[in-house]
Amino acid sequence: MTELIAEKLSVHAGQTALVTEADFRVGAGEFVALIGPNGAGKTSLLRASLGLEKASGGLASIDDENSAELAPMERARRVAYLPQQRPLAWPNTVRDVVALGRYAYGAAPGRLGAQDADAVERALTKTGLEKLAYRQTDTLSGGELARVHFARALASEAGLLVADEPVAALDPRHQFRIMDIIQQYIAAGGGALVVLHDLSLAARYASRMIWMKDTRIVADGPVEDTLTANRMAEVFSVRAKVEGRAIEIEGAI
Ligand SMILES: Nc1ncnc2c1ncn2[C@@H]1O[C@H](COP(=O)(O)OP(=O)(O)OP(=O)(O)O)[C@@H](O)[C@H]1O
Repeated sequence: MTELIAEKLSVHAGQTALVTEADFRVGAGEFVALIGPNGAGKTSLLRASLGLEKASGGLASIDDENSAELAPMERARRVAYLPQQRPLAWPNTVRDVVALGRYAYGAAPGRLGAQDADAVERALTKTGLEKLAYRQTDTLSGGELARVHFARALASEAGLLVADEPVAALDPRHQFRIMDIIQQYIAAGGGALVVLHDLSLAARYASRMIWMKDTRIVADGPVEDTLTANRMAEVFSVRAKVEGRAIEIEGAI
């Protein structure tokens, strides 16, 4: 069971605040959607909470250990992080890219132990990539490549998944598929913190929503409590009808 905690976490770039005194906690059994407009500070918050970006104040921890002090492999065993920018150093087969997810266990593509190979196969199957396993990644469509990156994160079989816009490039069917996989991952004992720009998808799947605006977390709670027309106006500056978990955006304010 992995728990990610941020306490009064702040991030600055020079004099500019990117995140201001953020508090949150995400653990097993939770599907937490991190939402907010472009530039609100979501990516900066994720990176600082994982110790990948320097905090200017506060504390971030993974299972009671300071995130910034965890060795990269140790961090990778606890948390699977799927960044928004996903550079590939060079084209490779789909299977070998997914196998990079086993880095946390010291495995390298072409040198996988039995457990590593099983985890890679499971990730390929769950994401429907079996038929593409031996394709070169530079021949894939944008959506296919996005699924490969997601499979790579899944292959690590870490306790917590932190994903920055994992469904952004995907068609509706694959968006639902990825969200279903995250849900299964949580049902199997994991936890997830996921940045989503599709608010309907977030409202439908998340157990909790963390709302961010202008560097700050302005609400954090169950979807039923935090998703309101007023909050949509306050955070996203849109007029919206909200009924339960259904959202209809009517226009910009
Ligand atoms: N090194 C930096 N120097 C100056 N400004 C930065 C730096 N890094 C990020 N920013 C700014 O900080 C703000 C927050 O960026 P961040 O990527 O965390 O936002 P976000 O909520 O993830 O946005 P998006 O939804 O567009 O991905 C943005 O306005 C961005 O331009």
